[in-house]
Amino acid sequence: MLRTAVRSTTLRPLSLRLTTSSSVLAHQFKPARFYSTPSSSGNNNKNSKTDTTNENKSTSGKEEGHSKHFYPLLFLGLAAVGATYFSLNSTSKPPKAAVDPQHHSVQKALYSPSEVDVIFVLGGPGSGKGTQCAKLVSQYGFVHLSAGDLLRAEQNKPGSEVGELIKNYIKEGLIVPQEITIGLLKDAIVENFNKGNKKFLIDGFPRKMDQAVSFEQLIVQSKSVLYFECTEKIMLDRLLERGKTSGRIDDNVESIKKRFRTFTDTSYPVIEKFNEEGKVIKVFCGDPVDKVYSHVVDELKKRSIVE
Ligand SMILES: Nc1ncnc2c1ncn2[C@@H]1O[C@H](COP(=O)(O)OP(=O)(O)O)[C@@H](O)[C@H]1O
Ligand SMILES: O=c1ccn([C@@H]2O[C@H](COP(=O)(O)OP(=O)(O)O)[C@@H](O)[C@H]2O)c(=O)[nH]1
Repeated sequence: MLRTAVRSTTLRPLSLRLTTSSSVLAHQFKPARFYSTPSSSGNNNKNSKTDTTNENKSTSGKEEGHSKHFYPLLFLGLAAVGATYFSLNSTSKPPKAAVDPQHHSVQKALYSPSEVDVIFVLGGPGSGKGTQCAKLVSQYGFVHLSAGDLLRAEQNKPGSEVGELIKNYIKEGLIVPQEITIGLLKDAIVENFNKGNKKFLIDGFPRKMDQAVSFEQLIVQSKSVLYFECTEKIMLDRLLERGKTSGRIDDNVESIKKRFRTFTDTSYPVIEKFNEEGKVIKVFCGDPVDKVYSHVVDELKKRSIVE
């Protein structure tokens, strides 16, 4: 049964797939946030302390200090030039901002909503997000980016430094740290945008408030949120059935229970936030696939998102 766009704050849960490689992992996120690398500032402070001492000792000490600094400074200079060159060549549309969720308050989004249409497709596990996205792609030419699919592709990439981490999060039904997922999404959006694609269905993301805030500040503001409202019973039955052939490590009762809990506790508040912004289009998931789809299309037409 179709529910119309929901503007009240009374949304209640009846009980949240990407396909490109992610160069961004290598140069933007990994070192700072996932691994505790020793802080370089600590070393710099140590060096400057030593140098101050030398400076106080004698002029020759000062000169010695300068020559000691020459090679490190030269190295840093070359590194900066190299990084700038790499960054300018990594996308054909120069990004307006780097993806750095830690500093997003001072950064501009990569795209404006007039350049790129993003519809988030949300709902509990097994609510039919992927199924409905596939239909919208074939009829309306959206690009479908499934955060879960992108994470699984990264997980299976030989030599991925975050593959094992992703696997553990997925098995436990937990939300993979946003830096990884947003990095994968950014790569996929930029790649598609550069091929002329401007309409995106982002499936299964954002599932946590930090992801929602970072994505909209750093990549682009979403246009709408398609939310598939579902009961846990319907979702459980579907996931167990899907689990017979999906090969997914999380389509089993134990992981499913954890995923339900994560949805209710962590992901649902994100849908409520978008609801308060008047962006949510709620569609009941429990009808047959084609009926659900016709409700989706009706609602998208009403909002002139499709024709
Ligand atoms: N409306 C529906 N009625 C019955 N089964 C469905 C319906 N929508 C999806 N399914 C099936 O339920 C399972 C979960 O759907 P899927 O689209 O993979 O969900 P999600 O992407 O939300 O996890 C799949 O096996 C799919 O074929
Ligand atoms: O933004 C995301 C999307 C997915 N996932 C992980 O990927 C799993 C599977 O998500 P997917 O959307 O593929 O499947 P669903 O649970 O909706 O069936 C989730 O349980 C999470 O562990 C995540 O961490 N962040």
